[in-house]
Amino acid sequence: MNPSPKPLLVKVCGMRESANIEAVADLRPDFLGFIFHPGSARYAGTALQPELLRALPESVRKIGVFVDAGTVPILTTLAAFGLDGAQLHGQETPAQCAELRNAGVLVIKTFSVGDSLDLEALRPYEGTCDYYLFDTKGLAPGGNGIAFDWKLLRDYNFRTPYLLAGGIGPENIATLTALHLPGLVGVDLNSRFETAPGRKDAARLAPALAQLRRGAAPRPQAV
Ligand SMILES: O=C(O)c1ccccc1NCC(=O)[C@H](O)[C@H](O)COP(=O)(O)O
Repeated sequence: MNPSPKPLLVKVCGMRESANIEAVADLRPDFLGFIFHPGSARYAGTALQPELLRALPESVRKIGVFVDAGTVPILTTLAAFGLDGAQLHGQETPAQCAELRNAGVLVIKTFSVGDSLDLEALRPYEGTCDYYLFDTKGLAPGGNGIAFDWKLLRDYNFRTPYLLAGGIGPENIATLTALHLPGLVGVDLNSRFETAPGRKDAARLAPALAQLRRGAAPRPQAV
């Protein structure tokens, strides 16, 4: 008998407007991401209302996205906005990931991928993060809207599960799930679902979430 399809976790990133946050939270993504990198067009630090975030369903884990920020400012921001986790989108070390995790923070460490991927560079991070996130290397630290060659993860064999990011949209989700990448547990959706930077189109997100929750069709069995 074929194994059942594997549902994927969904993170919707780059949220900042109250009504839009509520509309997207109603779709019950697994994670909502808020950018705390001042250089981003999706910077959320001045717009977010902590009381609104605290009222969101508990099943929607709220993640602050940081680029090379110190541990103390990260912890202060998470506490101020009632966030559950930190996505580290710069050159953060395994020691910093471990420090945050030991403080009870859900840690997602991003690795930017260009034309090649040195999987050995991940080894020092093993055991220090809840998830890795592989995103496309581009001009900006994130939100570039471009996909990398996901087949670079074909030989992934570390224990830490990972999310895929970078230019994922309605047109390439089926291709992604059909790859059956080892270690893949979720995807991160951002600019391909926007009507403006930081504003998501809930009507376009809804079918994508349903498709990702249905998961990859089982790999055909050899006969
Ligand atoms: O989205 C941003 O503006 C951003 C800026 C600085 C650091 C991280 C940023 N985004 C983090 C994400 O997790 C994005 O969802 C990820 O880069 C994929 O974005 P996209 O290629 O637009 O789908």
